[in-house]
Amino acid sequence: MKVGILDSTLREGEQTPGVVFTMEQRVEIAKALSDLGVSMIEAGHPAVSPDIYEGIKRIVKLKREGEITSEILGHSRAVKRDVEIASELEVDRIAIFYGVSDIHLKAKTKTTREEALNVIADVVGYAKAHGVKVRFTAEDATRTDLNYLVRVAKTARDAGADRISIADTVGILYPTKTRELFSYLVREIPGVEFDIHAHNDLGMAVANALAAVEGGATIIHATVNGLGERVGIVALQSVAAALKYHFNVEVVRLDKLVSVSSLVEKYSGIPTPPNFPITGDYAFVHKAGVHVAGILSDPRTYEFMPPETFGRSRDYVIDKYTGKHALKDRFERLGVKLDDREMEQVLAKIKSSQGTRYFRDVDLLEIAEEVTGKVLKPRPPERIEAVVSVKCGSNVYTTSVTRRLSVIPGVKEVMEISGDYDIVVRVEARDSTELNNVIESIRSVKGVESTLTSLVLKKM
Ligand SMILES: CC(=O)SCCNC(=O)CCNC(=O)[C@H](O)C(C)(C)COP(=O)(O)OP(=O)(O)OC[C@H]1O[C@@H](n2cnc3c(N)ncnc32)[C@H](O)[C@@H]1OP(=O)(O)O
Ligand SMILES: O=C(O)CCC(=O)C(=O)O
Ligand SMILES: [Mg+2]
Repeated sequence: MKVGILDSTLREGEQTPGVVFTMEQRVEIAKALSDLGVSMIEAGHPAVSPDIYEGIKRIVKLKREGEITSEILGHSRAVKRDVEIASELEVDRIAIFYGVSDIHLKAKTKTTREEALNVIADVVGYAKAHGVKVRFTAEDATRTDLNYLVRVAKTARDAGADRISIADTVGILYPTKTRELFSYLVREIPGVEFDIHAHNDLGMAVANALAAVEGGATIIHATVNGLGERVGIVALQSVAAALKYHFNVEVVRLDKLVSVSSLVEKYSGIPTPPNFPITGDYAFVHKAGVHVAGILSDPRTYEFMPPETFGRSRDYVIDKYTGKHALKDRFERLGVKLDDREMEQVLAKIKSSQGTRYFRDVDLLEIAEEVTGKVLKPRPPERIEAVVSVKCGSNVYTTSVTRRLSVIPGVKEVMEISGDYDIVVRVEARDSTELNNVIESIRSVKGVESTLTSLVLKKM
């Protein structure tokens, strides 16, 4: 199957309300995307502002120097001045868009269908004459009369475009229709390849992208974390995982998705929810007793792919949904032996506690002490204890970071504080390797900017 990713985080992604990348951030994101292995980077619309222009210039320079390998695109209206600005930058390809539905023709460009065909032919031909590859985007293609859409695409092709982007600009497609549409266009319009640009207004962008590929599209537009106008477009991490699962195609380095997602979360200031596919904190964290019992026996019971594929690891939380298998496993990991009756009593206490979101290890040990009457604390003397001060990035909701930190195995207490740091975390580990792992987990939590770790030497 021939399919690649065009990442539009720097163009569509920056159209998310509140998102503005600095020039340095643009370049860093572009490098990260290239390292990830995306085929194309839509680096921005250079006519929009001087900093976008400058950012693209730097990205093109890195491409020339071999530091970036993806094809670099500049976005452009079907306006000759926009094309000139993009071609000055010597991008690999100019992506020229024009709204072709009757709604767009009437309300925006105030052109008839025939006039629009002339504009498209003229501007695509103009760009081509600058010696650059051209993609034409039929904006609002999915609300465009199909016969007219075919004429539009043929016009762009005949004027020199070798790719046509079919934009579901308001996100109204569904998979069956998408597959049919692409199959039809591929059949009717030889000599070009097709992109799918799917918005997520109905939550079907990823499904539509896959259906488009089945219909013959060869490039999927995506953004990291699904950023974009309104509710955004195809999320890169979701579509990459779906392509791997369904078609066994690796369009990007799956093990690098988490770091790219964190980078874009940091620079965009848009927090990714913990239940986001693949890169969200909870993507591989289980809860219900039946599920945890299942994964302890065979992780495939509740995981579509192993978390290690994405450089992640599995975990589970303990609360009133917990069953005996999970609890037994957790106490075993804590090095505490309880008989069946004690385990049942601990479980009963967990079940009857109201409103407790998570039972941390320290809470479980306390309950076990109550039940057994034995002193289970302090933990084995060789344990290392440390205090990690955490600074959050600007635009980050501290409590969301606190919540994420509190479920990391090894984290015993989390406190929000005032002063130079935002959060203090008390950590316990068996040895320095485990401590290092816990600190790494803390540092990789989205929103954490820096940490300062102090080892506890003595406690009174
Ligand atoms: C669906 C998508 O996301 S497509 C990508 C959209 N991208 C952007 O809008 C990039 C950010 N935009 C901007 O910075 C500005 O809108 C600019 C620089 C592009 C244009 O700014 P302005 O000239 O001030 O115009 P404004 O944005 O108010 O209106 C858009 C103008 O572009 C025209 N236009 C809109 N789309 C197109 C197009 N694809 N091709 C040609 N002209 C177009 C409109 O008809 C309108 O023209 P008018 O000035 O003659 O009325
Ligand atoms: O240029 C494209 O492919 C898509 C333009 C766009 O963002 C849209 O129509 O939603
Ligand atoms: Mg769009």
